Amino acid sequence: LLMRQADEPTILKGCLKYIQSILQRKDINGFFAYPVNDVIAPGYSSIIQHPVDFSTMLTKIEAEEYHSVMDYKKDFELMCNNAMTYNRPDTIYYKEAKKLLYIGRKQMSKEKLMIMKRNLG
Ligand SMILES: CC(=O)c1cc(-c2ccccc2)c2ncccn12
Repeated sequence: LLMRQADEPTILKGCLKYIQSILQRKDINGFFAYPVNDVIAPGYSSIIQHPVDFSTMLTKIEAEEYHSVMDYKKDFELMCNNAMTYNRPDTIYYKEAKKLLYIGRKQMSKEKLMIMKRNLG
């Protein structure tokens, strides 16, 4: 029985789920776990044109809508920037978004992606 080599989409899916599991563990309050609604955040849907959250990103990972880590990173940065647009700098949401953005940029740095590629290679 020939060992079935995982194909590209499966490998990328594995990488993105691994990256998201690390980033989501940093969101200890779960502020980024689900879509922000207008009840908890008045006027959110009219201020933020392209809302995104971890649950939406996981759905897109499973549906193979991301074709690279950079694709995924764009949604991750959008999620953090949305929070830094809607919330004032003195709020916990703004501060958590800033911290998460920094962690994500390190996690998806060129170096880290090289190491991940090498370990998969
Ligand atoms: C991410 C974000 O902007 C956010 C998450 C939340 C949030 C709060 C509690 C539980 C889950 C998400 C929130 N509440 C008010 C204003 C903004 N937010």
